[in-house]
Amino acid sequence: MGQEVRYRVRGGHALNGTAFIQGAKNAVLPMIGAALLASKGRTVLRNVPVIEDVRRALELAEYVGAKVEFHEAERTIVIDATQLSDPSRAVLPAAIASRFRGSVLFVPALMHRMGRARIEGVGGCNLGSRNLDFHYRGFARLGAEVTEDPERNHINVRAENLRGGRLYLDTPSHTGTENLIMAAVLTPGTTVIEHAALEPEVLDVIEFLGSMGAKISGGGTGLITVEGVPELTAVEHTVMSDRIDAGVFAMMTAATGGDVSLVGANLDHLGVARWKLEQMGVQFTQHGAVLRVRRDPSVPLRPINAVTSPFPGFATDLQSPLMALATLADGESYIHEAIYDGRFALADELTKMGAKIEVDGTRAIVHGPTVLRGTEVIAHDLRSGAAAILAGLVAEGETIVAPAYPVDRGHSQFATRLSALGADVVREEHN
Ligand SMILES: CC(=O)N[C@H]1[C@@H](OP(=O)(O)OP(=O)(O)OC[C@H]2O[C@@H](n3ccc(=O)[nH]c3=O)[C@H](O)[C@@H]2O)O[C@H](CO)[C@@H](O)[C@@H]1O
Ligand SMILES: C=C(OP(=O)(O)O)C(=O)O
Repeated sequence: MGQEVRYRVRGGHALNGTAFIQGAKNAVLPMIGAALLASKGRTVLRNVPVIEDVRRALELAEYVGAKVEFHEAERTIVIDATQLSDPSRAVLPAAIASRFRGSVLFVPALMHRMGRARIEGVGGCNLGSRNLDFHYRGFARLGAEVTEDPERNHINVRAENLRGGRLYLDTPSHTGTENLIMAAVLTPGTTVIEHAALEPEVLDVIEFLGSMGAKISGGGTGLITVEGVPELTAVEHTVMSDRIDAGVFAMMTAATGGDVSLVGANLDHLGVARWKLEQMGVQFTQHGAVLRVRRDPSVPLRPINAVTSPFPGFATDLQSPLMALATLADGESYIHEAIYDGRFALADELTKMGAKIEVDGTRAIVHGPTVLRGTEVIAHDLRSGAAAILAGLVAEGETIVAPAYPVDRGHSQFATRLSALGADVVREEHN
């Protein structure tokens, strides 16, 4: 048996103090893909989260021919994509690409810089069906030839005579919007994208591409227009802060009845999650770029109803932590997961800890309040792992959350940041 890396949590400590919110995973990944579009200069990205998905993205960037440096202490990436022209490297190999969802965001750069892309696998959290048809259909409407190799389970994209076109998304896919924008920025002519995503990360990516020389208008309206330009130049950009990391820390603070200042967090980026947490009894005060989160431990948390939906709706990536928090609330909470058809794996893990949760398809009823008991639980995906750690913070005794990798994909130095707030959390190797 090899060694397993896991999180060990001893409950019973309220979180107090200052937490530094990391740069946004879901903004930096498309930006690494976008940096590969630049045929001149070196890109500098600052406020980069030190997470496994970023390491995988940089491995992939190197694989396709870019030179990359990750200065982790400085949270800065430098990317030189000037030499990206060898079509034999226009591949997203399964060994790297199937370890993170953001790998799909490399396709536009391979299309434009090498004229083709072979997708051998795309990963990400296992949350039920996660299709990519909007991406492929959009590339095809721009003139790319998209074919499937069913034997090997590969997708091949040939992009020789691209031209602007009218594109749409059936639902406002986050990476789908980013991918269609990135495909359009170097495509001659005008491209219009209807039903585009409104997530703050998408707007940050648009700002980044705009500073590289792309011509994009309508970000944040749902109707995006892109005028193709012949080339893009590398620039320096500071990645926005991670609203999901902020939401997780806010819910952990709420669970423990603490008082934490989240440096860099923006209340507006929480969307509906802000109002739901306030209804549960969480207090927020925005002081410039610092968000203070408090919950009076003498007042029980109130139960809540929440339906996940694209921004500014309740973020699906905060649904698992909400479920964990709802186990502590005084009454029945109702959660409808409307984005993914398989994002309730946490319910079984919380049940092991003593929670009472009824799951019916994509709907769950959480019967609170429960006194959670520490035990060994599985991190099925990134946010269910984070949510299990949240449960461990208030559980009696010790909670083991394993494996650590899904959590490490998206939360930087989690144990260190939680320990600085008074929690007893360690990330450890175990035989
Ligand atoms: C790297 C990244 O940014 N990941 C985020 C991104 O994932 P991602 O961009 O993959 O999520 P999407 O918004 O695309 O997916 C939402 C839903 O649309 C469906 N769909 C999507 C594309 C498509 O071509 N066809 C299709 O049917 C998916 O199966 C899913 O049910 O947004 C999600 C929803 O906010 C978040 O949970 C992820 O953290
Ligand atoms: C689902 C998530 O990520 P990904 O799309 O990268 O799997 C997430 O961040 O919770």
